[in-house]
Amino acid sequence: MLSRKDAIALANCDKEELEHLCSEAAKVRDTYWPNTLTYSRKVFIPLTNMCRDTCGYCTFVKHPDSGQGNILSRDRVLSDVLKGQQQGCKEALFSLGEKPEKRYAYARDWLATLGHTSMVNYLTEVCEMVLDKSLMIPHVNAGTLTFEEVKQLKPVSGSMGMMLECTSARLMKKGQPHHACPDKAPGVRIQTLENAGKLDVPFTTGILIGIGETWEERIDSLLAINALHAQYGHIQEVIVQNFRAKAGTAMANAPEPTLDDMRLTLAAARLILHPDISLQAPPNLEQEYTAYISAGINDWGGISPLTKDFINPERAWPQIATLAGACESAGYQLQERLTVYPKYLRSAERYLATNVHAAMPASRADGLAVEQCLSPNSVTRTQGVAHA
Ligand SMILES: O=c1nc2n(C[C@H](O)[C@H](O)[C@H](O)CO)c3cc(O)ccc3cc-2c(=O)[nH]1
Ligand SMILES: C[C@H]1O[C@@H](n2cnc3c(N)ncnc32)[C@H](O)[C@@H]1O
Ligand code: MET
Ligand code: SF4
Repeated sequence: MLSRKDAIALANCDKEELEHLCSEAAKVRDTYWPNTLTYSRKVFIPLTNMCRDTCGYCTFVKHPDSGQGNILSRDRVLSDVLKGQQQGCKEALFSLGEKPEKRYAYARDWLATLGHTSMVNYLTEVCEMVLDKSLMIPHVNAGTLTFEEVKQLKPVSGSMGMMLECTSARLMKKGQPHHACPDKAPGVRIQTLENAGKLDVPFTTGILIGIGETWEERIDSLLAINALHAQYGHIQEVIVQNFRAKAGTAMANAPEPTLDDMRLTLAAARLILHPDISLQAPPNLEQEYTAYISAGINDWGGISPLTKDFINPERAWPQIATLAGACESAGYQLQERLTVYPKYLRSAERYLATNVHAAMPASRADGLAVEQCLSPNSVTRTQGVAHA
């Protein structure tokens, strides 16, 4: 474990200290997450690209006036989900803009044609449809959620997530990326993590690095996540995501984090977070797989054979076979996992609604083997790789 003081002192560490820290982090990973690196085979469903926020790094969001704002129909969602299912996907990742109806009449009118007054209610309905009409399990990444909203979504999803991004309120000031983004206020994000904790929802969160935060603010964000996990035990994974500059955004010319910065942050995260929290880094925002593995990650997150990463559309997913090769060269097997981690499946009565648990591929034994889902550390199967 790394104390706050020691973690903050790493800000100016040299190459030798970086390598030492990475090897310490890799040791923790090898103790708690040995032999395998995992990924979730998914379909990405951008249910709406309209959002009441305008983060300075985001190209996903579209203003109604641009003529590109949309809400996906039920038919479109079901057709993508069924296509993904045919290709062996198990996760339907709903990632969407936040509460556009609170800002745009255009979004309210569109929702009204679908019979809804809020995006979260429409989301709830389509998640239920996915559970009813497919074998896929919804993972909800809809930004901030109230206690009631988390409660409403739990019976229709396996897991939920929301990137904490950063606990720095400074990033809300004028000229900063979260200026005028009510859903990026640190207090509301923390409250969402807390709501999910109280309701026993297996939860994915993480930090976005390189958006103007200081090293100390980054460490404090990781400590905040760890404190919530210590209290509720619901944080299944933490994503360390590197900011990528995109043309047409306020941060188009901002510097991107270097590979060493990413490795230092990953290693620090591995040594700060409780070891039972999975550490994830996306494989499409950087191709230095071995460098990430050496810094202590055990998971690559979602990879889709069907849909692009709509948040980083210019960044193609790696071929699963290529990623598997890189993992094998480093001494690990690439392994498919479900959106819900084994620890939470083992306590399904607490963490999953009964109908969702019944729908899990493991309980039907038609997807991943039951033993595999229940015992991540003793896995030998490579179905995900063979599929590729
Ligand atoms: O394709 C993506 N998947 C993202 N995912 C999904 C992730 O790749 C996997 O679906 C999870 O690992 C499932 O456990 C997120 C999930 C969250 O709950 C919160 C944030 C993210 C961020 C991304 C993202 O930027 N791109
Ligand atoms: C789903 C998550 O995607 C991340 N996200 C949004 N825009 C970018 C970008 N330009 N680069 C990297 N990650 C980004 C945010 O962390 C959001 O919460
Ligand atoms: C498309 S970004 C992901 C979901 C949400 N809008 C957030 O920023 O957390
Ligand atoms: S990152 Fe999420 S909250 Fe921010 S503008 Fe994009 S869609 Fe909206």
